[in-house]
Amino acid sequence: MCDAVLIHGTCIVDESTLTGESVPVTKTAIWREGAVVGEDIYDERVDSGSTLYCGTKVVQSRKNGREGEVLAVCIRTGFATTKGAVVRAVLYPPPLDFKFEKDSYKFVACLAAVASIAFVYTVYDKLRKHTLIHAIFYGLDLITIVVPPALPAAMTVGSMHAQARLKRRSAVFCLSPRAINVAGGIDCVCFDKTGTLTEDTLDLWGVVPIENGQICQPTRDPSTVPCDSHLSAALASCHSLTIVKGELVGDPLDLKMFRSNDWILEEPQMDNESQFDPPFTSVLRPRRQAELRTTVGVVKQLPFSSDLSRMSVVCQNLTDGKFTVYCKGAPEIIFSLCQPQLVPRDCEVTLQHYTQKGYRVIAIAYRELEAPWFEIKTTKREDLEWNLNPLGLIVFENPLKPGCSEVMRELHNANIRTIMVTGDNLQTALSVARNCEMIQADKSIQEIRISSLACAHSPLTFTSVTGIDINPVNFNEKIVENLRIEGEEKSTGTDRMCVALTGETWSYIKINAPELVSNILNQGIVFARMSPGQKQQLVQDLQAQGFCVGMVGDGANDCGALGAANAGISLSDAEASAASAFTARTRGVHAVLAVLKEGRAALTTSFGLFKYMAAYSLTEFTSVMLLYSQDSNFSDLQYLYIDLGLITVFAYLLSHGPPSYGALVKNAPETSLLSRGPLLSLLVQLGIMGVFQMAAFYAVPHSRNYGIFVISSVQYVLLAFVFFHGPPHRAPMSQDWLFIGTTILALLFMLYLMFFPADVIEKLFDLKSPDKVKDRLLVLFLILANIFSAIVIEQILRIYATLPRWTDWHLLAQRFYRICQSHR
Ligand SMILES: Nc1ncnc2c1ncn2[C@@H]1O[C@H](COP(=O)(O)OP(=O)(O)OP(=O)(O)O)[C@@H](O)[C@H]1O
Repeated sequence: MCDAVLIHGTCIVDESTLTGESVPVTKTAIWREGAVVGEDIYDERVDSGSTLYCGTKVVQSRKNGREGEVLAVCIRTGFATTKGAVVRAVLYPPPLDFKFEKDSYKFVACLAAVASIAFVYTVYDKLRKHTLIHAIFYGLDLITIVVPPALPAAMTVGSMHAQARLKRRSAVFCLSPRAINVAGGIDCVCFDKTGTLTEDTLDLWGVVPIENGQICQPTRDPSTVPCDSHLSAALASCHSLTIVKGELVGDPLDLKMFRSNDWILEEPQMDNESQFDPPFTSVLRPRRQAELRTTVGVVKQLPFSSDLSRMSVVCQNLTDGKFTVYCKGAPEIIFSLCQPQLVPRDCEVTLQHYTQKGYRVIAIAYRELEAPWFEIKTTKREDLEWNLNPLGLIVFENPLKPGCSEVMRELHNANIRTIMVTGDNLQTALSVARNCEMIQADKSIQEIRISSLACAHSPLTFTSVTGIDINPVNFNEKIVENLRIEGEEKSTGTDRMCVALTGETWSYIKINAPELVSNILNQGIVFARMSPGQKQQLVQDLQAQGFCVGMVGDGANDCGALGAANAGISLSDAEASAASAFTARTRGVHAVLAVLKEGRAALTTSFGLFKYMAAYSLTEFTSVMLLYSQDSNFSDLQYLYIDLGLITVFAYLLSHGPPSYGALVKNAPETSLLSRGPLLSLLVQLGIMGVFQMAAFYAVPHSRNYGIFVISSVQYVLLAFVFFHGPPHRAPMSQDWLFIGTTILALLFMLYLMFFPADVIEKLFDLKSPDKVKDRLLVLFLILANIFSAIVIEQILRIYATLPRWTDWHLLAQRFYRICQSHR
């Protein structure tokens, strides 16, 4: 069980369990002199194309010529491997910094404090009539009443129900039920682009050749490009495709590119590899026999890396023996590696022409190498991939997944921010963001650029992007001022101006203009050309800004971000997705809505449930203290009926309700237990229950146990009723027949116990009913008054909780003042 670096030979590895990529990848030898022996040889990020990861499957291995056996050196074992990190993430998930949980601990600590005081008081009080041991037992009884031991179990049941529903209804698997509650508080969702918002499959639209520094007319059919041209050879060879069981497999983008070109790929057989000298990993020739003289052999592969955004191959022309390096990748990167005088001046305009339409554009370039084979073999990557000649642009169509727009609309209507974090080009990302309605039609986009990245402290440029027209606005104080003003508060996503930038600009701003970081985090909508590490960092920055972040990705280059998010939703079922709390089998973006709805419902349930458990324990505490004051107590069966027959049943019923499956609403559920709404509701209900218990206690002085038992039994049902939260986040009570039926049954049973209990039942419960019917009617009147006041006051409190607080009024006034100022 280890990660290993390949030193000799080539391997074809199925990494789907780790990365989610269904196509096997080619791993090539690290190819450097002194590899693994010296320091500074192996770079984890750059050399992923030479690393064999633990848990992945080697489909095929091949030795290269006379190099010797295929050889790899172990670099990490056990938990230190990449798979080990995934297992660690599952076994020891990062602590969920969730307000609700923190508040619940504080609340339990308060209950424990109350229990300790009650314990001391009870022991002291009971010592007057009982032995020390008995007095301590009475005191311990109180502790178990005030700090409900079933609280953790009750809280877990709600999340378990939500977890089961997510799997059954939406095919979303959840590894950590606690994360469901956290998902209920999400106010910002980051989306990866390729494979998440857009389909995994691509279609080749065409090729735009570049010749002598000039952009030529696009060719829709690349097979018409002359076979003896570098462009044709590049399209045929610059990929990491391989043949597994007679089938060509590899990156879908590479497959489309290769197939469009009508060349044939051959790989050396184990028994004839001596023919391939220098050792070719594959040989490519045009399908048309007449063109056989253009056959090329691939001698070295520099695999694709997300961090570098490019890949290369070194080929040898079998006719003239010349070596050529072909390099393809993100256009900005490839053009930066080309000879500047050969890069067409209008290439940016052409690039924008395609990217603004949402096409995925890759640039391709070449350089003829003069060096002999043994030198090329040990040449470093950066010494091969420079001084290139641009060959052209390859344009791919990458359609949106169905349903993206509806998801975006629903998220915006619910005031949830949406952000795109992608490794792709900024213009393509902007176009996709517009097409899927992540950027609403009425929003203005400011693209932030740096005039010259080469010189530190060069000014930022803000470019207004309106529709498909680019209207450059030079460094503009007003826009910066705008950013500052808008960025003062946490953005709700409804602000009119948003910001788009690349990973490079983002890194620059973080170092050179940190005062803008918080504003950009609040206004940013598209973060393009982001490396996997930058994606993860962005999620963490947003969290530091106060957002509860959801991340939706397809696993491959999003693993870090998925793991860092408060709720990571992986649209791939690879093992790496174990780092994210949720995994959607269907691979559709709709999973995000399912998770949010279930999360909001689970959070509401947890609130109701927590309030219920806290309220029942304090209500029972009041009853027991009142009875203790008369040196009395509930009978064993009375305790059993209250604890098992009422509280356990109603706690379960409160936990099992499904979400309201309608559209997400604007107001997210409360995430703080100790905030005004929940705390007030709990305290007021406790007050009401206490007052009516005391009234019953004094109303029937000769049957106090009867009065307290009957009224408190109704109160446990009543508390479940008032703390049942239905719409907007959960299905209404009217749809929960089990809850309604059990409530009616419990109340009817209580009426029966009050008025017509059979002798045997009365004896079993040790119930001493008042002789006079008048007394029983008085208790019934108190019960009805209790029910009425509890329900009415709870409704009033719920309305009150939705009103703006004085601090909100203060913010509104501030905003009004600003508007007045700007109109002067
Ligand atoms: N097979 C490939 N060969 C060469 N370049 C590639 C290849 N695949 C992608 N690229 C380039 O590298 C860039 C970064 O790729 P990466 O996989 O990190 O992100 P992405 O797939 O574009 O977007 P997302 O982050 O939304 O999944 C791409 O935008 C593209 O320009």
